Amino acid sequence: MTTGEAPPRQDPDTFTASDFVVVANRLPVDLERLPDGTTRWKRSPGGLVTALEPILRSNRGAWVGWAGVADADVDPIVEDDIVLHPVPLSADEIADYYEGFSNATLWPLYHDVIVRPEYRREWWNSYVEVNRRFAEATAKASAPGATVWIQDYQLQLVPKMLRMLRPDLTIGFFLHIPFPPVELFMQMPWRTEIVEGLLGADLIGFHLAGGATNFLYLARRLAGHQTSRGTVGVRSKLGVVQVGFRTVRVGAFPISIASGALDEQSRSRSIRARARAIRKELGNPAKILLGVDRLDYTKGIDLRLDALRELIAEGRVDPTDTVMVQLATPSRERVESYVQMRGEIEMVVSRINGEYAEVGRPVVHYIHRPVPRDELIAFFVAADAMLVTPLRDGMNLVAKEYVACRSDLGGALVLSEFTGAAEELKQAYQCNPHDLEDVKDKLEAALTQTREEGRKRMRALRRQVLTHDVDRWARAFLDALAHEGAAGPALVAPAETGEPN
Ligand SMILES: Nc1ncnc2c1ncn2[C@@H]1O[C@H](COP(=O)(O)OP(=O)(O)O)[C@@H](O)[C@H]1O
Ligand SMILES: O=P(O)(O)OC[C@H]1O[C@H](O[C@H]2O[C@H](CO)[C@@H](O)[C@H](O)[C@H]2O)[C@H](O)[C@@H](O)[C@@H]1O
Repeated sequence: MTTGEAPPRQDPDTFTASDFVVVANRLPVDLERLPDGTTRWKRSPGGLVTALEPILRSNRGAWVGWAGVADADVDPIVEDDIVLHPVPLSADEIADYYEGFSNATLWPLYHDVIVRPEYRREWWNSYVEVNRRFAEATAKASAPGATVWIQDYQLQLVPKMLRMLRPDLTIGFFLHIPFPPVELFMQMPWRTEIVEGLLGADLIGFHLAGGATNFLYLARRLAGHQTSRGTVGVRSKLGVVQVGFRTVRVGAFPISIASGALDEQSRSRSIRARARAIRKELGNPAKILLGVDRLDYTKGIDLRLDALRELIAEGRVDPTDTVMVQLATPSRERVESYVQMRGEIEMVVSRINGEYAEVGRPVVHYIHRPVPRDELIAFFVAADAMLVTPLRDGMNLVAKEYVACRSDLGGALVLSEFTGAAEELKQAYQCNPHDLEDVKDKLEAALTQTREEGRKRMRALRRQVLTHDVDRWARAFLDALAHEGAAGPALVAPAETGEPN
C-alpha cells in the first residue's frame, strides 16, 4: 500500500457495502499526526497486516479497523481498491481495550503467561463496548449475504455480536496468536463469554491443530455444546461444535507470506547491491547475525543477546569478525511490561558493546524503529544467520520472510521450537529458548555449518515456504468457510468432556 500521503477521501454516503469484509483491530495503515498539524498514513506494524493486505487487495474487499491514533474521526476511504472503514477509539478506550484487556490481559495469557496477565473489570467493560462498536461498523460495511472475516484476539466477541445484528452473513474468525492450554485459559474471569463470542462464527481458525483441539474441549466444558472428538488436521479434518441448529467448524490453517513476490524482489539487482553495501558498512565482518522483531517480550530478543554474549565470553564467537544487527520496531510502548523489557534489552546491548566493541566497530547494531521494506529485504539477503528465538509466537512471519529471500541457498535459520513456524520449518536449527546452552549450540552450529549442509537445509526450507504461501492459507480458510457443512464427525456430549485430546 502506498503510504506517506493523504489518501483520497470518499463521501461516507456514496460508498457501497462490500461482499467481502476483513475486520481487524488495526487498519493496514496508521494515521500519523505530524507536528505541523497535518496528517499522513503509514504502514501499520505486525505480521497480520503483512499477511492480509495482499489478500484483500486481490479480492477488492473492505477493511474495518482502528486508524492507530485516538479520536480519529475519519470517513471511509478507498485505496488500492480496498475500502477502509476507520473505527474511532477514544484515549480511554486505547488505554482500557487495547493496551489493557488486549495487551496486558489476553496477550500474556495466550502467550503462556510469560508475564502475569492482569484481570481488571474496567478493561473488560471497555473490551465489550469496543467489540460492539466493531460489530456495528461491520454490519454497516457488509452487503447482504457478504462474507466477513474477523481477525484476532482483540475482537473475540465480534462474531456473536455480528451474528445477532446480521444473521444473513457468513462469518469466519482467525486467531493469529497461540490459543492457550486449557489450564491457562481457565484463569480468565470472562472465559465463557469469550468462548461463546467466538462460537458466533461459522468457522474458527487457528495456526496449529493443538489450539483447535484446546478450543473444542472448552466449547464442551464451558459452553456445554456437543463437539467432535479426536485430532484436527492441518487444512483438513475440521472439528465441529453443535450450537443449537448451527454447526460451527474449527480448524488449523498455518498462515504464511506472499513468498513468490518476496523471492522475486530479493533477487533484484538493487537489493543485491544494497546487501553488499550493508556488509561493507558493517566493516566486512565474516558473519552477520540478524534479528527482526516488534519489540515484544514474547520474541526472546534478550535471550539471543545473552547467548551471543556468552559465546563471545567462551571464545566460541570472535567479536572482531562477527556483527549482530537487531532491528526492533517499537510496539505497545505505554504497556508497563514493554517499557521494562525495552530497558533490559538496551542494557544487554550496551553491555556487549561495552565489553567487546572497538571505537567505530560495535558488535551489536540496535535500531529501534521500523525499517523500509526494501532495506529489510536487503538485510535478509545479507545475513549469515537469522535469529528467531521467541518464548512463544503464534506463527512468526519473519522466519518465513528470511527463507523466501535466500534464493542463493545461503544463510541459516535459528528457530525457536515455540513458534508456530517451527511445525513447518523442520530443517531450521531449532532450539529450546528456555535452554540457553541449546540456543548457544544452535547459534554456533548455524555459524559454522558447511556450505553443503547450509544449502541442503535452505533448499528444503524454501520448498516449504514457496509452496505454502499466504494465498494458499487464505484460500484454504475461505474455501472451508464457503463449504456448506457436509456431514461432520461423530459428536461428544458435554457430560463426556474428558481430558483435552
Ligand atoms: N524493524 C522492522 N522494520 C520493518 N518491518 C519489521 C520490523 N520488525 C518486524 N517487521 C515486519 O513485521 C512483521 C512481523 O510479523 P511476525 O513475525 O509474524 O510477528 P508479529 O506479527 O508478532 O509482529 C513481518 O512482516 C516483519 O518483516
Ligand atoms: O497491532 P499491534 O498491537 O501493534 O501488534 C502487531 C500485530 O502483532 C500480532 O501478530 C501476530 O500475527 C502474525 C500473523 O499471523 C503472527 O505471525 C504472529 O505470531 C502474531 O504475533 C497480533 O496478533 C496482531 O493482531 C497485531 O496486529
